[in-house]
Amino acid sequence: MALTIGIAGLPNVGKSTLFNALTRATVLAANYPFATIEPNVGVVPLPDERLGTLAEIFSSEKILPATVNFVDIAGIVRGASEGEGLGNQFLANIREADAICQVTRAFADPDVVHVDGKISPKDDIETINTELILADLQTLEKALPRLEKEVRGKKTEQAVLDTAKEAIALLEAGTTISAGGAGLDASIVKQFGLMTAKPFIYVFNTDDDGLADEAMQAELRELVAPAQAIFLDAKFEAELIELEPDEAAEMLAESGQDEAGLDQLARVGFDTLGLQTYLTAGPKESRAWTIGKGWTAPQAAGVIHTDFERGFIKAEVVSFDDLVDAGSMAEAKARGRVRIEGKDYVMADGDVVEFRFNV
Ligand SMILES: Nc1ncnc2c1ncn2[C@@H]1O[C@H](COP(=O)(O)OP(=O)(O)OP(=O)(O)O)[C@@H](O)[C@H]1O
Ligand SMILES: [Mg+2]
Repeated sequence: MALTIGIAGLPNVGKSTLFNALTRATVLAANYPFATIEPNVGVVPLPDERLGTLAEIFSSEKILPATVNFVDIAGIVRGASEGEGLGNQFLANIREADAICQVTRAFADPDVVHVDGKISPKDDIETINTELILADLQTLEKALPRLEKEVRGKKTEQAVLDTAKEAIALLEAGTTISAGGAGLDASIVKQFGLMTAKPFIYVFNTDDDGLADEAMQAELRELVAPAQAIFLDAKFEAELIELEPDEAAEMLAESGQDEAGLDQLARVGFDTLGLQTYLTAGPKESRAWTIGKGWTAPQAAGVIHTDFERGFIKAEVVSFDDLVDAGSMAEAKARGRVRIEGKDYVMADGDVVEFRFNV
């Protein structure tokens, strides 16, 4: 499961700075395949302290974290949906993303040009969301005549057409589908490939003053809720990743933050998309695997290999905490903490698993 987050926003707001910080962090931790897929796609490890603990218990040679792909998307300007700036080029990139990380400028530096000449996160979000909404409206309006014809010919259900019309009404009222479309049938909406139907994460790229300004943060959080908001200084994050881990932790603490913005972003991205991880461990590697919340053991096994899902027999499962308490797999077994689970078992975050299967 490759989770892809598209980084979108106005030009010159710090998208590439954030992306570079994200990807260079990758290169430093480049012990997994295909670290760079394309120049503008970066694979970023999801920080997970549990893996280090597992690697100690199992004397693993390698640690393989779960990953998130980030795509740096060209800046979007007002009128983009009508061809301004780089026009609709951004659409193709955003369509492929599972979630949109909207980077908004909240830093003051007068030496950095703002395309609209003033710093106003609220206006910028409105500009970007308006362009995404207009692009979605174009998509739906283009599809409408075809849908109407298909419904007449009984090739498509009436509900699909109705949902398209309801989505158009929402968008025309200036609402994104992810913010206002809870009443729509998600499985139908999915077929339309709408950008505003994707989950949004808002990153406010700010400076020291902004990081300390709780009132401003509260206001912006409220503005984008229920979407999540992250406040970070992309320039500072880019500097942090140049440092040794302990130096970086010290710098971070000095700046009054308890988690690097990049780590927050990977974590919130996972959460927003309803994902979780389970763990496998042995002398070769300790590894985290990405699955959806509510997935069953065979589905989870399928992430390692499709044969594991088809030939699934059972799973030996111990929770990470029980394993750490016991100190070893043998002791966890002796204490009866290692469970044998069947096909219907629903995975929990942090399960340490060994699958038994037929091939
Ligand atoms: N938090 C920050 N504080 C001050 N300056 C910043 C901050 N973040 C980024 N910058 C500066 O803003 C400028 C624009 O950054 P960047 O190139 O990352 O923007 P971008 O959004 O990728 O732009 P484009 O859409 O044109 O590609 C750079 O000079 C960068 O150093
Ligand atoms: Mg850029």
